[in-house]
Amino acid sequence: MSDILQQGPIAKLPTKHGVFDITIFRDKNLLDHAVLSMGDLKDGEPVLCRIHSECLTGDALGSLRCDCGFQLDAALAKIAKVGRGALLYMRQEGRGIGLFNKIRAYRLQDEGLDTVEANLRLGFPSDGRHYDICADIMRQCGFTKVILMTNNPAKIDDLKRHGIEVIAREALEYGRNPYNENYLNTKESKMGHLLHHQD
Ligand SMILES: Nc1nc2c(ncn2[C@@H]2O[C@H](COP(=O)(O)OP(=O)(O)OP(=O)(O)O)[C@@H](O)[C@H]2O)c(=O)[nH]1
Ligand SMILES: [Zn+2]
Repeated sequence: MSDILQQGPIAKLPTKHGVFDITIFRDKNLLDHAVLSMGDLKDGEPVLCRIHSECLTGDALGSLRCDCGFQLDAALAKIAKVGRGALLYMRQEGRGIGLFNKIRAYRLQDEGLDTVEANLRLGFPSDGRHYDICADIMRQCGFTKVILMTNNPAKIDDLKRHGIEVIAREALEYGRNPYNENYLNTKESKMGHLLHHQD
């Protein structure tokens, strides 16, 4: 049974990178996930794709604690450059624990814990995200083959488990800075992220 309740209409979304199509998928928890796309996604060719987890602080407020805002910008730019692709903006704030709890975790990190330890201290898994709904959204958008822009192998594995063919991974390393250095190193050492310090 799909978690998607409803897909809204497609509208135009002009951005600094170009004009995208935007459509919203409402899930059974009434979370509204956005898909920004360009070009024909239904022609059977692999789609350049980004699954982006919501990060209010990084995406909208310019936080340097993480790399999210930089990755969001870079992914949209890459799709626009090719003229074809999709970005799934998933409402998985704080790796699924929500904004309130993410900032509680930030406070613990200010006191010396790393990003994984902070989640565990609060009684959450280090990463509470699942990608089955992303696979459903992709199918509904008309594609099952992707070139995925990510450094997180868990996303690739989970998508494959849910019937999406990940033809290739494209690294997405942007925005490394003194404020997120430890955070990125912990993602590499404890969460298996494929980071090669390209920035
Ligand atoms: N709980 C928690 N969530 C965080 C923290 N920092 C960033 N996030 C959230 O983590 C999510 C982004 O996940 P990341 O681990 O940065 O990257 P990823 O999506 O797994 O992997 P990429 O595809 O390579 O970007 C967003 O939802 C952020 O809000 C943190 O310290 N604690
Ligand atoms: Zn972030």
